[in-house]
Amino acid sequence: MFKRLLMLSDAGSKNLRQAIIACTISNLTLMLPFIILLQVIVSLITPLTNHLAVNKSYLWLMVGLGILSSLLFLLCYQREYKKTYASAFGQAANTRIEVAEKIRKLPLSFFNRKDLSELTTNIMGDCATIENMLSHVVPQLIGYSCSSVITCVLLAFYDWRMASAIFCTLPIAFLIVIIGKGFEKKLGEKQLQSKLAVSNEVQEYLDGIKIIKGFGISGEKFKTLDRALKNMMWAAIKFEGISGIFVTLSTMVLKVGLGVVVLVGVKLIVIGSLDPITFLAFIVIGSRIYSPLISVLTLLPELFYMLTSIERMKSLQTESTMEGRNDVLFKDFSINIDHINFSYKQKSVINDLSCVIPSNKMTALVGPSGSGKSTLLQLIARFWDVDKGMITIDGNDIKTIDPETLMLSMSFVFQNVILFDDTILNNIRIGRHDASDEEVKLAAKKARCDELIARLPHGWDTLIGENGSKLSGGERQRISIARALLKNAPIVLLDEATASLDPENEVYIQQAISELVKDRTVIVIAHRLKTIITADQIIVLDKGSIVEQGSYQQLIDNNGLFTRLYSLQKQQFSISN
Ligand SMILES: Nc1ncnc2c1ncn2[C@@H]1O[C@H](COP(=O)(O)OP(=O)(O)OP(=O)(O)O)[C@@H](O)[C@H]1O
Repeated sequence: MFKRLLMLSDAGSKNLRQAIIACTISNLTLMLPFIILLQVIVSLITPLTNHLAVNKSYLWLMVGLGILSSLLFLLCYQREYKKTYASAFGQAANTRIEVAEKIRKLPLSFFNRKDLSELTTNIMGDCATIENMLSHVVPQLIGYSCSSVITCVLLAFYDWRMASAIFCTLPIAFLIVIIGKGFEKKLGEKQLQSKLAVSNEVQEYLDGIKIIKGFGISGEKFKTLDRALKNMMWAAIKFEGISGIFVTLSTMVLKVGLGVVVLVGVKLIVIGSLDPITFLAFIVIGSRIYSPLISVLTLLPELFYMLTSIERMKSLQTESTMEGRNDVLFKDFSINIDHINFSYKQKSVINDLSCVIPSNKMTALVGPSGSGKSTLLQLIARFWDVDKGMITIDGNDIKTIDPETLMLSMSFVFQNVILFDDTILNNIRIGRHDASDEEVKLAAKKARCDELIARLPHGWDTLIGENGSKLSGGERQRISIARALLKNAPIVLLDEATASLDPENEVYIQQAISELVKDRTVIVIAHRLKTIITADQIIVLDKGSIVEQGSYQQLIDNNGLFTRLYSLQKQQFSISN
């Protein structure tokens, strides 16, 4: 049951079971000193009433048993501690790895549906919650409940009337906790939303700090952040405050049981149905037995709150992933796009599009902004799956190929280059992890990065800052091309970014691209139309459909959309030059 409910692995559920048993035993051993104390009191009081001498050897035996019981408790507690934390941290590590694996296989449509900061906050928060739940809540909760039930049964054998008195308030205390559950769920959800709002605001504030400063709106933006932080504070106060009321109320009700024990005990003594020693025993054990029960009442609301994290994790686990064969070997890299349709949520972006991208040739995608060029490139790379139709490479439907296997045959050069805060050498090595330093340097040279490296203070070993903040746009592009050259994949998908570059960088990048596209199947999104004059085929897109297709000369002769776009660009550049 635990395994399914808490999403545990085999080892995790075994460890948890052992932790619960250890916790129950260590809790029961905590009762032993009280039982021994009771025996000591009995052995001291009985001689007084019977006018006999105190049995000293019996007293020493009790002292010895007292020490033994403390040692037994230490031993059990140490085992409980070991098993509890082994189960919690081991399982939490597994959960994190499973989540990372799952995220790796999720399609982009999943990330499009979810807010990224919600995703990171939830995932990181949920993993930490599950860790906390397995280390500080579940074993204790179940262990305390089991030991309380065992003690209750033992006490009932001893005297069922007094045992009933001890536990008579327990159902009401539980009822209060259950009533509180509904409030806590609502307030917990609000608290989570306020946390997400803060993380969104902080991220937006930091990401947009240049714009915020540039337009002098830091005061205004800070007010929004301040408001979100205050909301989060109030949500936390409300949540803790209301939960506290229910927990305190249920604890108070439970403790009323001790008063009931006294009342019932006195009544039974008066009618001669109970001896004072048993009465004393119930008072001593009664005061002890409430502490694990109070822990159960305090931990239950925490468990209810934490189960929502498990629910979220479960829904992440049930998201469908992109799977496929990983034994495909392409002999030919021609790409056939056959009547495909694609939409983001409800927005249709590609409509009944068909074309053939020949192997070892350059195909350029051209079209107005928003016509679907980037989307088409991403569909070919299986970042998304088409809604209708089929894309095949060498006759294999890419929907049946594992995305990571497919990526082995493709290099992708994005406009928006992602770099890591590492050395230049390691940033280029991302193209192929097992590449030697010489291979990385050769790729960098072909991508015209050598001039850039010569200028850097520590050459290849220069750290380039977070997301390459110490490099210019053109330099980042060249590093990205070097990665693709190092990967040496037969298909190159290129989102050209020369539009915003200075002439010097543009020349370097054009040289780097010429190296990259040699003898490969290339699909390039061209923003500067003059760079694709030599392309083998130009596909002109408009509103997600092909409106023209052919060589540069054929399209110019056609005098259609391409010619219009080309003359517009010519005018623009003659004005800006
Ligand atoms: N992740 C997304 N979620 C929802 N809609 C999107 C997403 N990406 C793109 N779109 C929409 O799909 C349409 C096509 O976008 P796409 O980026 O493919 O066009 P494009 O031709 O590459 O444009 P540009 O030349 O400006 O880069 C646009 O209307 C865009 O708003």
